[in-house]
Amino acid sequence: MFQYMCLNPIAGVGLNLFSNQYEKVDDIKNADAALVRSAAMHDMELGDRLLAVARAGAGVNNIPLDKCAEQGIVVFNTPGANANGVKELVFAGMLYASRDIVGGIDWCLKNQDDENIAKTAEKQKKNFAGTEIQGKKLGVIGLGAIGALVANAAIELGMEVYGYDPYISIQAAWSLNRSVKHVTNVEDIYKECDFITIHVPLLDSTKKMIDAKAISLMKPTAIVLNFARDLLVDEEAIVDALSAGKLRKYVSDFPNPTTVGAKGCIVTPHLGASTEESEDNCAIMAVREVRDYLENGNIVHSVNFPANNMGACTTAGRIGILHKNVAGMIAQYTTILGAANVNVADLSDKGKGDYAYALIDVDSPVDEETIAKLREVDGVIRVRVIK
Ligand SMILES: NC(=O)c1ccc[n+]([C@@H]2O[C@H](COP(=O)([O-])OP(=O)(O)OC[C@H]3O[C@@H](n4cnc5c(N)ncnc54)[C@H](O)[C@@H]3O)[C@@H](O)[C@H]2O)c1
Ligand SMILES: O=C(O)CC[C@@H](O)C(=O)O
Repeated sequence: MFQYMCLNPIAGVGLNLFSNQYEKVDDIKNADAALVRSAAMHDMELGDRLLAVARAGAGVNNIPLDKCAEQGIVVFNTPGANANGVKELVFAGMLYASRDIVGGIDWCLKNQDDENIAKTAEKQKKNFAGTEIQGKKLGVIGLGAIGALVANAAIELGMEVYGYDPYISIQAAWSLNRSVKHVTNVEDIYKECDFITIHVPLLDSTKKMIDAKAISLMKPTAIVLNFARDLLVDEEAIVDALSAGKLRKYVSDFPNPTTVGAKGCIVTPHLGASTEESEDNCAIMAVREVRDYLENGNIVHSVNFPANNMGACTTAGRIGILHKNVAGMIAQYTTILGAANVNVADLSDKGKGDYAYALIDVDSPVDEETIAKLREVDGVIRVRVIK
């Protein structure tokens, strides 16, 4: 029997995929797996039982990845599962910033008792007029799941699209419309573009990536869109530029005291992934990842351990070993198993950064004493007997 808990509401269509071998619990200390959306986990005590955290979404800045890795907790996310939801809201943001749609709607509401509203509106509408997005230059910073969808859809809408991503995946590169112009110096986007949208993860290296200098390079008519994370942008500098007339609009999906109500800021309450479809997609993917890891030991879409997938075990047993990515580990495991007269039927060991994961299928059951010896190997983080 496995136990899981949800740190945020997770769509039922995903949770229904847990079989009757799973029970929902309320305390993370009793859980084998935790499902999370945006809950802050950095200061949470995770407990010894926890084996997996699945982020039903893309960004994992709310999860202590290294601390989890050191405790042998595999963190998963659901790449691409909410990308279309975010893409659609980015275009809503572009349109909201291009004309004063919010101001226009407010005006109508304020004048709802005016019997001549239709006539008055014709006089007032110039106050809410703006520009079109067709023919404008859009700079996309980060061409992953969301950025690539935004870039391609913008081409379809007749925009001239510039894309910047020094680490682009092969899959994303293949998916990009050939009309997207490849930019190698992000400053070209700041200088040239009418709309600038950022879709990178929040990391130490990307924090305040759009800083005061970047903002100073932008056209005074530029519109900046941030549906990734607020800390990616120096928002104090944005607000200063907006009030000085050096920038046209800032659209953000992350409300905070700096931007909400500030001149030129259009802020939504972290709505990017809040669609039925995105929530369902994320929940389904997260539950599948958790089940595959708990039941088969397979890792797919982890952000702190490498992928390692041997399918379902067809031999007498399977052991999973999370370990440091250092030399000589496999030789020690096979020596210990050999000394216990256990034949290794199949073995796969993968490394990523500081951490590695070995899956070992064996032809006979492994006794507790042998498992204890594997646990004692220097560099081993966690040993699981999966079957
Ligand atoms: N508003 C929302 O509700 C919402 C929903 C989903 C994702 N997000 C945010 O959007 C981010 C992107 O999501 P995604 O699904 O596209 O992720 P992704 O991992 O598919 O894409 C991120 C891309 O950023 C690129 N990148 C990394 N560092 C870069 C840098 N310094 N310069 C340029 N490119 C860089 C990567 O190479 C990758 O292609 C997430 O990390 C999350 O923070 C927000
Ligand atoms: O869960 C959400 O609603 C937000 C998700 C989003 O920020 C993400 O990074 O995937």
